[in-house]
Amino acid sequence: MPFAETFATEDPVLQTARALAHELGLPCVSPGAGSVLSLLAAAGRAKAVVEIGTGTGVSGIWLLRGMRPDGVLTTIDVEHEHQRVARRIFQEAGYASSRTRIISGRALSVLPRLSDGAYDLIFVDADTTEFAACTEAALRLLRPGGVLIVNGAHANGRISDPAARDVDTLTVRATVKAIRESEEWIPAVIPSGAGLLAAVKR
Ligand SMILES: C[S@@+](CC[C@H](N)C(=O)[O-])C[C@H]1O[C@@H](n2cnc3c(N)ncnc32)[C@H](O)[C@@H]1O
Repeated sequence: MPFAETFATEDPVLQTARALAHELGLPCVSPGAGSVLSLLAAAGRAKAVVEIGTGTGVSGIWLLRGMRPDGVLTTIDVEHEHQRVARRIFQEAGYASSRTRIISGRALSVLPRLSDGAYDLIFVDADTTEFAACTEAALRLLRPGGVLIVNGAHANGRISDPAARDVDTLTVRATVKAIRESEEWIPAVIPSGAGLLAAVKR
């Protein structure tokens, strides 16, 4: 296992959230990727964060741990069952319910209801086919200097394989290309976990 993954350790609450994700057959961020989420939230003194794809709360806990103590995590998921588990995990981790805004629904239905320029960080970890629409929404929702992070930049190891032409890989490639070529972002790929495409809004 890469050192970046063993460097980041998880406490019992995160271990429980991870075990519950496995039980539900859900992927979740690796410890290394989680530690990057905390780092970026802390570096930007993030107070208002949007997460697309709550899952069982693994990435949410890592984000909350980097955010300001008065910060609010708005987290969106289409599955009530996942969010029921995540709500319990956030409580077990000691976060007051006022620190999380858990919204049920499809990302593309919920994002238009969120305010322009109001967010410090947006983490996208849901449906690959909606990456482009989510990154477009992120440009509207982030303040200048805010950070977008898209999980899965490695496309399960296929991103650099020219023979890989499946829909997911093509979609991730298109998202990476659009962000890299845009004047509106300062991008980097962070190779932790499934690969984090990170970009700061100019
Ligand atoms: C990979 S899991 C999220 C894992 C979580 N970020 C973590 O690391 O702990 C993806 C989640 O996205 C949700 N999801 C899938 N498509 C969605 C959509 N269109 N809108 C909102 N949530 C969606 C799934 O129900 C699932 O809980």
